[in-house]
Amino acid sequence: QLMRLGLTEPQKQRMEEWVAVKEGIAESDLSEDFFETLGELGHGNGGVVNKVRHKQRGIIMARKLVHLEVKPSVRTQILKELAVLHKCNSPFIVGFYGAFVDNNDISICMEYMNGLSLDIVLQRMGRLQENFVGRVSVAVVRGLTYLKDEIKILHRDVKPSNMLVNTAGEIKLCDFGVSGVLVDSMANSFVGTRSYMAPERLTGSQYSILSDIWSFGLSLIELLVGKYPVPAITKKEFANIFQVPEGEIVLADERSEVPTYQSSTSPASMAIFEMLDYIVNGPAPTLPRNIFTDECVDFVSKCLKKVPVERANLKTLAAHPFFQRYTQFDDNGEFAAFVAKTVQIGG
Ligand SMILES: O=c1[nH]ccc2cc(OC[C@@H]3CCNC3)c(Cl)cc12
Repeated sequence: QLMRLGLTEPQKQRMEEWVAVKEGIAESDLSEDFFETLGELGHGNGGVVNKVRHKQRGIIMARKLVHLEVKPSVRTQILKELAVLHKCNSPFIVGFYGAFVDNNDISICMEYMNGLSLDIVLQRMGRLQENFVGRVSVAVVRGLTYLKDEIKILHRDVKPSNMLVNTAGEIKLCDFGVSGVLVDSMANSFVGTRSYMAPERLTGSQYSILSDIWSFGLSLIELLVGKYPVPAITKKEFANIFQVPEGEIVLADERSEVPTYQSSTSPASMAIFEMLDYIVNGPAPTLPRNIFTDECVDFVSKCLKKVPVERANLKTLAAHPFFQRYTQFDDNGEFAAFVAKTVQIGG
């Protein structure tokens, strides 16, 4: 069933094209020796993602390989839960061809997005201008809304590397926690020195859509500034990044002090502990008022309220002036051209 509500003509067109391609691929088409690996797209989130070509069909796909040492019964359960992805038909969710197990590897075959993920775009471009982040915001809020209302799941891992783009100007979410068993069996595979987890999630209390909204807010600052915003980005850093005099930087909340730590632990683990402690006990990250529009600063600050109930939800974000500004026109030609430039730079 294709949700035709609220889709533009181009989006309907793309959806029909996708369904036609997908109908050409049976589960039996998906197995190890049907693929030719063309290269690595990225790794992280517990697996490597390769660009592959389906030999018979000639279709280019992104294939995520997750290595899992689990009992066969657990693997079967994971495949059963991943089958829910066949129901995900949204312009804001990356397409899914199917999944299969090969020895101790689970393969998740997805739509190839030739602009790759936004963490890679940031590596290439430094940061994104506000109007492009506005378009990303519309896609992410609509993608999260689709997952919550149609698939009844939370994303659980919103961050720039799980936001994919292509030269058609599309922006889609990937790597959401569709399989509870897969999420649990990868639970201790957290690798990395930065967290997009909300304070309430770090302190082990109730996880909700509001936790995804926090991760979304943190991602927006990172996309706009080009820097992970924990610990707080200082006036001096903002002045340097945006090439304006320090005196011109007005932080939304003139924070009195930035906590310093006297700790004997090694720099690496101190960095991780300090970061998590800062998210839970430090001030919420904010944008400087005069570098970005007031609506943008306000939109982000509503996503980053430390107390979940004070945080915006999907409905209030979709009604916000910043969001509304980017739903007026649907011409994503400008964003498509931007993505094409990043692909050219990336080589
Ligand atoms: O084209 C893609 N389709 C589906 C998933 C996907 C995932 C990707 O990368 C994910 C990793 C995770 C951490 N950074 C990049 C890329 Cl770079 C392309 C695709």
